[in-house]
Amino acid sequence: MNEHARTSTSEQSEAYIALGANLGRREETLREALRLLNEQPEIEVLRVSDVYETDPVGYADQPPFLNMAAVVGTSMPPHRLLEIMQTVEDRLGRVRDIRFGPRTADLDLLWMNGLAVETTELTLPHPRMHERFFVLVPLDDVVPPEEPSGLRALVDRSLAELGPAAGIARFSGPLFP
Ligand SMILES: Nc1ncnc2c1ncn2[C@@H]1O[C@H](COP(=O)(O)OP(=O)(O)OP(=O)(O)O)[C@@H](O)[C@H]1O
Ligand SMILES: Nc1nc2c(c(=O)[nH]1)N=C(CO)CN2
Repeated sequence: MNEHARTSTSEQSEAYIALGANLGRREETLREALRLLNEQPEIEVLRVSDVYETDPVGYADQPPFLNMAAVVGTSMPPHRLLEIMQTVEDRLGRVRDIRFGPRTADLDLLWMNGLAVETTELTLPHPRMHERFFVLVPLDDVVPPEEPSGLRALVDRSLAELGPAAGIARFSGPLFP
Protein backbone atom coordinates (compact mmCIF):
# COMPACT_ATOMS: atom_id res chain seq x y z
CA MET A 1 0.00 0.00 0.00
CA ASN A 2 1.15 3.50 -0.79
CA GLU A 3 2.24 5.04 2.54
CA HIS A 4 1.23 8.56 1.61
CA ALA A 5 -2.25 7.31 0.74
CA ARG A 6 -2.49 5.40 4.03
CA THR A 7 -1.73 8.44 6.16
CA SER A 8 -3.95 10.77 4.17
CA THR A 9 -7.09 8.62 4.64
CA SER A 10 -7.10 9.39 8.37
CA GLU A 11 -7.58 13.04 7.38
CA GLN A 12 -10.26 14.41 5.11
CA SER A 13 -10.06 12.74 1.72
CA GLU A 14 -12.04 12.82 -1.51
CA ALA A 15 -13.74 9.59 -2.51
CA TYR A 16 -15.15 9.02 -6.01
CA ILE A 17 -18.38 7.04 -6.18
CA ALA A 18 -20.30 5.70 -9.21
CA LEU A 19 -24.06 5.51 -8.89
CA GLY A 20 -26.46 3.57 -11.10
CA ALA A 21 -30.16 2.73 -11.15
CA ASN A 22 -32.28 0.90 -13.69
CA LEU A 23 -35.47 -0.08 -11.87
CA GLY A 24 -38.33 2.05 -10.51
CA ARG A 25 -38.07 5.84 -10.36
CA ARG A 26 -34.45 6.05 -11.37
CA GLU A 27 -33.88 9.78 -10.98
CA GLU A 28 -35.57 9.86 -7.58
CA THR A 29 -33.46 6.91 -6.47
CA LEU A 30 -30.22 8.68 -7.39
CA ARG A 31 -31.34 11.89 -5.71
CA GLU A 32 -32.24 9.97 -2.56
CA ALA A 33 -28.92 8.11 -2.57
CA LEU A 34 -27.08 11.45 -2.60
CA ARG A 35 -29.28 12.79 0.19
CA LEU A 36 -28.70 9.70 2.34
CA LEU A 37 -24.93 9.89 1.83
CA ASN A 38 -24.83 13.59 2.62
CA GLU A 39 -26.85 13.21 5.82
CA GLN A 40 -24.12 10.99 7.29
CA PRO A 41 -22.18 13.03 9.84
CA GLU A 42 -18.82 12.09 8.32
CA ILE A 43 -19.73 12.39 4.64
CA GLU A 44 -20.18 15.54 2.60
CA VAL A 45 -21.22 15.41 -1.05
CA LEU A 46 -18.86 17.88 -2.73
CA ARG A 47 -19.52 17.59 -6.48
CA VAL A 48 -21.80 15.58 -8.74
CA SER A 49 -21.78 14.87 -12.46
CA ASP A 50 -24.57 15.20 -14.96
CA VAL A 51 -26.87 12.19 -15.23
CA TYR A 52 -26.43 9.84 -18.21
CA GLU A 53 -28.74 7.23 -19.67
CA THR A 54 -26.74 4.15 -20.60
CA ASP A 55 -27.28 0.82 -22.31
CA PRO A 56 -26.89 -2.10 -19.91
CA VAL A 57 -23.44 -3.65 -19.96
CA GLY A 58 -22.73 -7.27 -19.05
CA TYR A 59 -26.28 -8.59 -18.78
CA ALA A 60 -28.15 -7.14 -21.74
CA ASP A 61 -31.74 -8.22 -21.05
CA GLN A 62 -32.60 -5.40 -18.62
CA PRO A 63 -33.79 -1.78 -18.79
CA PRO A 64 -31.43 1.15 -19.48
CA PHE A 65 -29.58 2.64 -16.52
CA LEU A 66 -29.20 6.13 -15.25
CA ASN A 67 -25.58 6.60 -14.18
CA MET A 68 -23.73 9.43 -12.50
CA ALA A 69 -20.65 10.08 -10.37
CA ALA A 70 -20.20 11.88 -7.06
CA VAL A 71 -17.22 13.12 -5.09
CA VAL A 72 -17.58 13.00 -1.35
CA GLY A 73 -15.35 14.38 1.36
CA THR A 74 -14.88 12.03 4.28
CA SER A 75 -12.53 11.17 7.10
CA MET A 76 -13.74 7.56 7.10
CA PRO A 77 -11.48 4.72 6.02
CA PRO A 78 -12.59 3.10 2.74
CA HIS A 79 -14.10 -0.08 4.23
CA ARG A 80 -16.32 1.99 6.51
CA LEU A 81 -17.39 4.20 3.60
CA LEU A 82 -18.26 1.09 1.55
CA GLU A 83 -20.40 -0.22 4.43
CA ILE A 84 -22.32 3.05 4.51
CA MET A 85 -22.77 2.89 0.72
CA GLN A 86 -24.19 -0.63 1.06
CA THR A 87 -26.59 0.55 3.77
CA VAL A 88 -27.78 3.24 1.37
CA GLU A 89 -28.29 0.61 -1.37
CA ASP A 90 -30.29 -1.50 1.08
CA ARG A 91 -32.43 1.44 2.16
CA LEU A 92 -33.22 2.14 -1.49
CA GLY A 93 -34.47 -1.41 -1.94
CA ARG A 94 -31.51 -3.10 -3.59
CA VAL A 95 -31.92 -6.86 -3.82
CA ARG A 96 -28.61 -8.62 -4.49
CA ASP A 97 -29.31 -11.40 -6.98
CA ILE A 98 -28.09 -11.45 -10.61
CA ARG A 99 -24.47 -10.36 -11.06
CA PHE A 100 -24.45 -7.34 -13.42
CA GLY A 101 -28.28 -7.58 -13.34
CA PRO A 102 -31.01 -5.00 -12.70
CA ARG A 103 -30.86 -2.94 -9.52
CA THR A 104 -32.78 -0.17 -7.82
CA ALA A 105 -29.52 1.40 -6.72
CA ASP A 106 -25.88 0.43 -7.19
CA LEU A 107 -23.07 2.38 -5.53
CA ASP A 108 -19.47 1.50 -6.36
CA LEU A 109 -16.45 2.99 -4.67
CA LEU A 110 -14.06 3.87 -7.49
CA TRP A 111 -11.09 5.74 -6.13
CA MET A 112 -9.85 7.19 -2.88
CA ASN A 113 -6.57 9.14 -2.97
CA GLY A 114 -5.00 6.55 -5.26
CA LEU A 115 -5.16 4.05 -2.41
CA ALA A 116 -4.66 0.40 -3.42
CA VAL A 117 -6.83 -2.07 -1.48
CA GLU A 118 -7.28 -5.79 -2.20
CA THR A 119 -9.59 -7.54 0.26
CA THR A 120 -12.63 -9.79 -0.22
CA GLU A 121 -15.00 -6.90 0.53
CA LEU A 122 -13.19 -4.11 -1.31
CA THR A 123 -10.89 -3.66 -4.27
CA LEU A 124 -9.50 -0.19 -4.99
CA PRO A 125 -9.17 1.28 -7.51
CA HIS A 126 -12.41 -0.34 -8.73
CA PRO A 127 -11.13 -3.11 -11.03
CA ARG A 128 -13.57 -2.49 -13.91
CA MET A 129 -13.82 1.30 -13.88
CA HIS A 130 -11.33 1.84 -16.73
CA GLU A 131 -13.38 -0.24 -19.21
CA ARG A 132 -16.85 1.31 -18.62
CA PHE A 133 -18.18 4.37 -20.40
CA PHE A 134 -21.00 4.49 -17.84
CA VAL A 135 -18.33 5.16 -15.18
CA LEU A 136 -15.73 7.16 -17.12
CA VAL A 137 -18.01 9.69 -18.83
CA PRO A 138 -19.63 10.87 -15.54
CA LEU A 139 -16.21 10.79 -13.81
CA ASP A 140 -14.85 13.04 -16.53
CA ASP A 141 -17.33 15.70 -15.30
CA VAL A 142 -16.08 15.71 -11.69
CA VAL A 143 -12.33 14.98 -11.72
CA PRO A 144 -10.46 18.30 -11.72
CA PRO A 145 -7.42 18.80 -13.98
CA GLU A 146 -5.16 19.09 -10.92
CA GLU A 147 -6.51 16.02 -9.05
CA PRO A 148 -3.41 15.10 -7.01
CA SER A 149 -3.49 11.28 -6.93
CA GLY A 150 -3.52 10.36 -10.63
CA LEU A 151 -7.24 9.90 -11.32
CA ARG A 152 -7.33 12.57 -14.04
CA ALA A 153 -4.61 10.75 -15.97
CA LEU A 154 -6.40 7.40 -15.54
CA VAL A 155 -9.70 8.80 -16.86
CA ASP A 156 -8.02 10.51 -19.83
CA ARG A 157 -5.99 7.42 -20.73
CA SER A 158 -8.98 5.05 -20.39
CA LEU A 159 -11.27 7.24 -22.51
CA ALA A 160 -8.58 7.57 -25.19
CA GLU A 161 -8.09 3.79 -25.27
CA LEU A 162 -11.83 3.07 -25.52
CA GLY A 163 -12.39 5.44 -28.45
CA PRO A 164 -15.70 7.13 -29.28
CA ALA A 165 -18.27 6.75 -26.49
CA ALA A 166 -21.19 4.47 -27.34
CA GLY A 167 -24.38 3.50 -25.51
CA ILE A 168 -24.44 6.63 -23.38
CA ALA A 169 -26.37 9.90 -23.69
CA ARG A 170 -26.70 12.90 -21.38
CA PHE A 171 -30.06 12.65 -19.56
CA SER A 172 -30.10 15.64 -17.17
CA GLY A 173 -27.99 18.09 -15.23
CA PRO A 174 -26.75 17.45 -11.68
CA LEU A 175 -29.31 16.17 -9.15
CA PHE A 176 -27.62 17.65 -6.09
CA PRO A 177 -27.94 19.84 -4.10
N1 LIG B 1 -14.65 -0.88 -5.13
C1 LIG B 1 -15.75 -1.53 -4.81
N2 LIG B 1 -16.96 -0.90 -4.77
C2 LIG B 1 -18.07 -1.57 -4.46
N3 LIG B 1 -18.12 -2.89 -4.14
C3 LIG B 1 -16.95 -3.56 -4.14
C4 LIG B 1 -15.74 -2.91 -4.47
N4 LIG B 1 -14.74 -3.83 -4.40
C5 LIG B 1 -15.31 -4.98 -4.05
N5 LIG B 1 -16.63 -4.84 -3.88
C6 LIG B 1 -17.52 -5.92 -3.49
O1 LIG B 1 -18.25 -6.32 -4.60
C7 LIG B 1 -19.42 -6.96 -4.11
C8 LIG B 1 -20.46 -7.03 -5.21
O2 LIG B 1 -20.86 -5.74 -5.52
P1 LIG B 1 -22.03 -5.50 -6.53
O3 LIG B 1 -23.13 -6.45 -6.31
O4 LIG B 1 -22.34 -4.01 -6.49
O5 LIG B 1 -21.32 -5.87 -7.91
P2 LIG B 1 -21.88 -5.52 -9.28
O6 LIG B 1 -22.38 -4.11 -9.20
O7 LIG B 1 -22.83 -6.58 -9.76
O8 LIG B 1 -20.63 -5.56 -10.24
P3 LIG B 1 -19.50 -4.49 -10.38
O9 LIG B 1 -18.67 -4.60 -9.13
O10 LIG B 1 -18.78 -4.94 -11.61
O11 LIG B 1 -20.11 -3.14 -10.54
C9 LIG B 1 -19.82 -6.15 -2.91
O12 LIG B 1 -20.41 -6.96 -1.93
C10 LIG B 1 -18.52 -5.54 -2.42
O13 LIG B 1 -18.09 -6.09 -1.18
N1 LIG C 1 -25.10 0.73 -18.27
C1 LIG C 1 -24.82 0.10 -17.12
N2 LIG C 1 -24.60 -1.22 -17.15
C2 LIG C 1 -24.32 -1.86 -15.98
C3 LIG C 1 -24.26 -1.16 -14.76
C4 LIG C 1 -24.51 0.24 -14.78
O1 LIG C 1 -24.48 0.93 -13.73
N3 LIG C 1 -24.78 0.82 -15.97
N4 LIG C 1 -23.97 -1.79 -13.62
C5 LIG C 1 -23.69 -3.07 -13.63
C6 LIG C 1 -23.34 -3.73 -12.37
O2 LIG C 1 -22.16 -3.30 -11.94
C7 LIG C 1 -23.73 -3.89 -14.84
N5 LIG C 1 -24.07 -3.18 -16.01
